[in-house]
Amino acid sequence: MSRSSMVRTRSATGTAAEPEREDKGMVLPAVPSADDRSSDPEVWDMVIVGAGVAGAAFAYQQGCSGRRVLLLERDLSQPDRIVGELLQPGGYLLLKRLGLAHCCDGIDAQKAGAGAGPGFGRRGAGRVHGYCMFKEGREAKVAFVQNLRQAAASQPTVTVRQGYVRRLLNEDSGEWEEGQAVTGVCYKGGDGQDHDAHAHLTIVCDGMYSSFRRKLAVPDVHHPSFFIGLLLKDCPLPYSNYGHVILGKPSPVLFYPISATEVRCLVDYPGEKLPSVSSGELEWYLLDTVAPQVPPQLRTAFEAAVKHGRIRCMQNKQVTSQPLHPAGALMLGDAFNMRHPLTGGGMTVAFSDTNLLCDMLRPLPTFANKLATSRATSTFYVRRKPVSATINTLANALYKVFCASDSRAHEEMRQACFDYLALGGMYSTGPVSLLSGLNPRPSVLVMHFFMVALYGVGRLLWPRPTLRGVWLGVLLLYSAACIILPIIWKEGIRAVFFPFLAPRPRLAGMQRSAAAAAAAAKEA
Ligand SMILES: Cc1cc2nc3c(=O)[nH]c(=O)nc-3n(C[C@H](O)[C@H](O)[C@H](O)COP(=O)(O)OP(=O)(O)OC[C@H]3O[C@@H](n4cnc5c(N)ncnc54)[C@H](O)[C@@H]3O)c2cc1C
Repeated sequence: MSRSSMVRTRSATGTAAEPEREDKGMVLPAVPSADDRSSDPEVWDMVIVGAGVAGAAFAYQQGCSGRRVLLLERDLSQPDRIVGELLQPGGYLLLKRLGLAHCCDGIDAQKAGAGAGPGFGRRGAGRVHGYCMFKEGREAKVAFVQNLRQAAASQPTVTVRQGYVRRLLNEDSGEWEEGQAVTGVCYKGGDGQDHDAHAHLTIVCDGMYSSFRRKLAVPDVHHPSFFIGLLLKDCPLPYSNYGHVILGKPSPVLFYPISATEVRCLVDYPGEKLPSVSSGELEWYLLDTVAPQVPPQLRTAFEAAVKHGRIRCMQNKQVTSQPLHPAGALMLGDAFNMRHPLTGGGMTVAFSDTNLLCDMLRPLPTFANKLATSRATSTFYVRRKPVSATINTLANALYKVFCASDSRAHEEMRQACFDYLALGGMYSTGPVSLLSGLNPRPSVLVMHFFMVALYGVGRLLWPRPTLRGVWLGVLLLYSAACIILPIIWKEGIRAVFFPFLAPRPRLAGMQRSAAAAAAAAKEA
């Protein structure tokens, strides 16, 4: 673990209209938007919907392979968001494999050095020295996503264009419906007009609010909580350069440094309804319920951030989907799969999927034959499972364990998790290797999860087993099983543990497309 790294990837505001922008002394180039359609090919090799983390990285890789790519993004200005600020070491290695490691350059405050795991509070701070990697840098803010977009735009065969994709197209250039092949998209361009862009392959990666999720997949969407984002200024963390997780009540609070002088705080608020901001209910909740649980060193800065700073809220989603896999289209990123952001694993999954899909597409000289492309990618949604499901399950299960509960068995599990990580050695390096995305193996995850549960049971029976201890131990095991089994069930037991046994997805739209291809060949 000594060489692992957690890279902070900072977002900042900006506008697409500006060619370049000064931000605390650093020049931020805008992503060029090619609005001129005169040199567009009749049919692109690929149209990508959404130039976020997945879309931009994918476009870059396809550009490297010489494919003619149209990357459509509804808003090319720098995203101002609290998502994707930490890239796990595993994600960084995957980014490197995509040839995009340079996108982390110029991002403020990363430093190679001794650090800990994500800091499971003070007691279980992990002491996994060498896990975090931060780079002390200049006081400049360069968005990671914007860097990825720049990288994609730097490829001669990739066209990055501002455009809002409204619908998918079928073979007759009408609106795509289930059972048909996807042949491109219709988007609203910068001129306010609708334009069709035809492509052999359409990659949909329009993020967490995807408009195409329900069309291209059968999703199961769950809203466990909100993240309330605050920015703390000039307050050193109790353990500098460590991420801190406060196992608060009702749910966790995260602190992590995002520059030499700023600390990001994400307060989890469970449930589907956030207290009202306008009535002051949210501020009251933060000051009254959360602040007393914040470490004393951070409390003043926390209260100042609540009273005088900008409070930003985002709803967290957990999404598992059964993609329909129509001919001519694939989904990538949050559009079809999301996990609780507690562990910061989303970008690692996106880069893992991007690598896998690029590997699967590489042998194809062209995507013109939809049947061949669909066949080559037919196992994508299954082959991604072991990695994605491990990261998803860890995030969703850890979130459940870390939330407070009235149940004594659950509290025992929470405490056991805390103390297990504090044991150090393999008890912390194992979970941290999962969390960091360096060893995302389902078997390792399940092993550690139940070792935590058994550790909790052992503590209840130590030094002398009592009837109450045995009963609590049984309840603890039951509670652990109730947490992890439904999550794995949703991911798909066969796909997670035995991907080679999982059924291949149905290739929707193939019959019609094959028939159309045959008819076209006949006509020709
Ligand atoms: C609160 C929160 C915190 C998080 N923190 C982390 C973290 O620290 N580390 C981490 O690894 N992950 C984190 N994540 C998850 C991570 O942000 C996502 O997994 C990742 O951004 C997914 O990439 P994506 O490309 O699928 O989506 P996005 O990066 O969101 O990109 C989607 C893009 O599609 C564009 N778009 C949408 N609709 C259209 C349309 N119709 N036409 C054209 N363009 C469109 C959007 O403008 C956007 O640019 C966090 C998530 C949340 C909610």
